[in-house]
Amino acid sequence: MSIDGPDIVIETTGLTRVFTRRAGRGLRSLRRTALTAVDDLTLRVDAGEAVGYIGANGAGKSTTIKMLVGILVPSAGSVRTCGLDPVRDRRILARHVGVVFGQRSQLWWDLPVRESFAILAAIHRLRPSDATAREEELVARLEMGGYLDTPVRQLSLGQRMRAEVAAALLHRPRLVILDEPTIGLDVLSKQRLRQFLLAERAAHGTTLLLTTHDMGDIERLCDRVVLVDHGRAVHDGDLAGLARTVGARRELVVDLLAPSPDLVGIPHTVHLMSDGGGIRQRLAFDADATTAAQVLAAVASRAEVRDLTIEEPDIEDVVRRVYEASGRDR
Ligand SMILES: Nc1ncnc2c1ncn2[C@@H]1O[C@H](COP(=O)(O)OP(=O)(O)OP(=O)(O)O)[C@@H](O)[C@H]1O
Repeated sequence: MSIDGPDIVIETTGLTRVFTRRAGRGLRSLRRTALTAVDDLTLRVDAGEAVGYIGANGAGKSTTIKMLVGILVPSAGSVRTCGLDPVRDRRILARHVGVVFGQRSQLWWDLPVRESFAILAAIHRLRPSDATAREEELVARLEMGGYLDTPVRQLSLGQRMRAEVAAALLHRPRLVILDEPTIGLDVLSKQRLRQFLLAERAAHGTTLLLTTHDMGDIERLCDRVVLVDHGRAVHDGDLAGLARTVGARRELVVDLLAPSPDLVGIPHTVHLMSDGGGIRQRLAFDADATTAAQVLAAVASRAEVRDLTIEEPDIEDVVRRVYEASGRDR
């Protein structure tokens, strides 16, 4: 916060991007159709915020991110990132922003991790002493010491993702944009990455913008969620508010000691499936109306429970319910 008020890291007004595509088949077709991937988006993110930017596939998330960092030119509206015009000032902006695209690497595949870091430090023109100190900090916090000399192509997905995040953060950007950072990671790697991002935010006040399909990422990392649908922001607030809009639904999976009849009729639950003659059963419950403990007590009164897991609402499910609630199901 400055004396002029909060420091604004992202500010878009009426941001719009239209793609035109050849409509007919064949090279000589001149007919074109327009698709509005981002539609009149007005968004403001202040320094230090952590925002989940979510939506179904094709909702316009990547297109927004590309406009925020200057890879794509808006069709209409305005965008400023870290106070800069991303297209005009793209090179200066690169000093302030770190981007991780889960599916695309910014590391050199055949080089050891350490050398990729050295190249990036040179690209960002970091002072050698700064670069070394920062690299050491990141290597320690992300526990990468064991594979710094390994070529990137030999890393496991979890190791590579940590290296990607370190590469994006080497120059201490004010804004970090993460596109599906935990996709495909095992539980432990996800946990590590989330802990690191939390610590980084606490230590440096870094602003985070995160797209993810993983509700756990949002719950643990973000204090605000923006949901986009057909390029428009349809929810901007906290996760609890989003879940309330659609009715939070959690799932309880129980493994029973013996095959049992379907666990139907438990208040505020819906029986979803039974496996192995009823050994494993899945129930959805309305988290606003009951608790996992109450559901479990009702289950335990009918059958002996050997093991259980509680699954958080899947983001796709929440997103789908928002569309249904607003009558705009695709
Ligand atoms: N270069 C392009 N040319 C034409 N259409 C495009 C282009 N890039 C994206 N689109 C279209 O714009 C819409 C939004 O795409 P975008 O990639 O931004 O969505 P997304 O929310 O990031 O989806 P996902 O989660 O699948 O990555 C989609 O219908 C997509 O097909």
